[in-house]
Amino acid sequence: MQLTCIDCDRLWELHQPRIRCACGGLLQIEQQWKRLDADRLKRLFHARLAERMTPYASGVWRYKELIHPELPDEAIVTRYEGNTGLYDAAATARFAGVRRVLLKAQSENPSGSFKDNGMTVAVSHGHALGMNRFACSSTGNTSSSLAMYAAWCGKTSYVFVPEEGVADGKVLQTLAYGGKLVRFPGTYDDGLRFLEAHADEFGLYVCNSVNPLRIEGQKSIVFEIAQQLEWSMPDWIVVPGGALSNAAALGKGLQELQAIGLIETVPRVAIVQAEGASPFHRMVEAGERTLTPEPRLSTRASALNIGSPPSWKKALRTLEHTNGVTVTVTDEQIFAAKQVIDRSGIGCEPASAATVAGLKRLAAERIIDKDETAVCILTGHLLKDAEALAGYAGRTPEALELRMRERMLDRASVDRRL
Ligand SMILES: Cc1ncc(COP(=O)(O)O)c(C=O)c1O
Ligand SMILES: N[C@@H](CCOP(=O)(O)O)C(=O)O
Repeated sequence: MQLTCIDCDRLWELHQPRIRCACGGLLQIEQQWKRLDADRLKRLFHARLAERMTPYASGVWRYKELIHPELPDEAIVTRYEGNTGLYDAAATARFAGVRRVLLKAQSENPSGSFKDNGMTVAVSHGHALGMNRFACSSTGNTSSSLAMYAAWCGKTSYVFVPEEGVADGKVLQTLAYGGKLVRFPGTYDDGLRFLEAHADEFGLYVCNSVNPLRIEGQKSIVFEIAQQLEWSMPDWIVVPGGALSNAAALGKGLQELQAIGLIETVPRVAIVQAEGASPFHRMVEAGERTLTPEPRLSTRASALNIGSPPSWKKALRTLEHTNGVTVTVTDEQIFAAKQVIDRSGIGCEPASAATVAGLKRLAAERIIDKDETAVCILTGHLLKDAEALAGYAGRTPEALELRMRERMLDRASVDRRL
């Protein structure tokens, strides 16, 4: 395994903490697949489904050979992340206007978001390198995930979280795990810029998705989808786009699954951005190949308030490799989709619902055919953003109808309302 610069192809050793190449380009892990046998791997991954209380019981480390084969098992910091449900969601399919929708609930991860798939690998790697101080910039999920894993292996986490526009629950969760919180006026982008400039001075190991180990871990989401579908892929996979780590990991994972021979066909990827934070979509739509950051961000899907997505070049490769598309959705469309997902019994935070809103729009525009099957990745748990719930749950007609106007909980007053 080596690190390669995605801009100039320079190689770097993996045995030192490094985020970017000397030229400023992002790095990615190069794996050597030559000796891997697809059928043997399928049998191995299947057998590991029976593991209990070993690192291989994790839905990430089950695929260790494809993620970080060189890491000693003793260095693995795991909460048995992954192992999340893939649900056939009929009501959501009806809402979106396509034949079949499967919801991949990364919200079922131990800290409640897809970040755990990547964070277990980044923290394990940093731990193996002997790092003691871990850091990230975050809109709340990355910080919760990092604080959880750092606590679990007895290390310290320093998390940089914008003063405004971050769900309170995520900040409280981060603090509860013992994360050292730095609040600052600005955005995720400002926090990340600060860390990239100063992490070395402070001896901090950066666990944002600019760290290529995060991307290696997040590949496991598509590995797990493929295994759950018995190595036969859907027509589409739909992801929300913020920093674009998921889009990057999805593309890399799919490319590797195909190269090894674990899957034959690659699904198309749709990246959905919120209208108020859509620099990547605007670039793609304009047919440009340089991203212009968006300084003013305004979506109530607060996890997506990212104006300068670091992984945009990797996400562009994903689009190219999968014949993918981008689309934007309004906050109204996001919340309409969220209500359907919540009512279906799965639930998610607003950023995740952007997938189903985007799917509906793409189906309406006939970019996605009504007879096609889509997997939507639900990135975060319903309870992550209670403010968003308060925004609509108390105002539904049923809630008004059932409110006890007489303030009497007796048989007769309840009877009149049911
Ligand atoms: C819940 C949730 N969904 C989606 C995203 C966007 O994912 P990505 O940054 O990988 O594009 C984030 C954070 O970035 C998030 O926290
Ligand atoms: N939504 C994310 C922001 C992107 O973080 P990164 O981990 O991809 O760098 C968050 O929860 O912080």
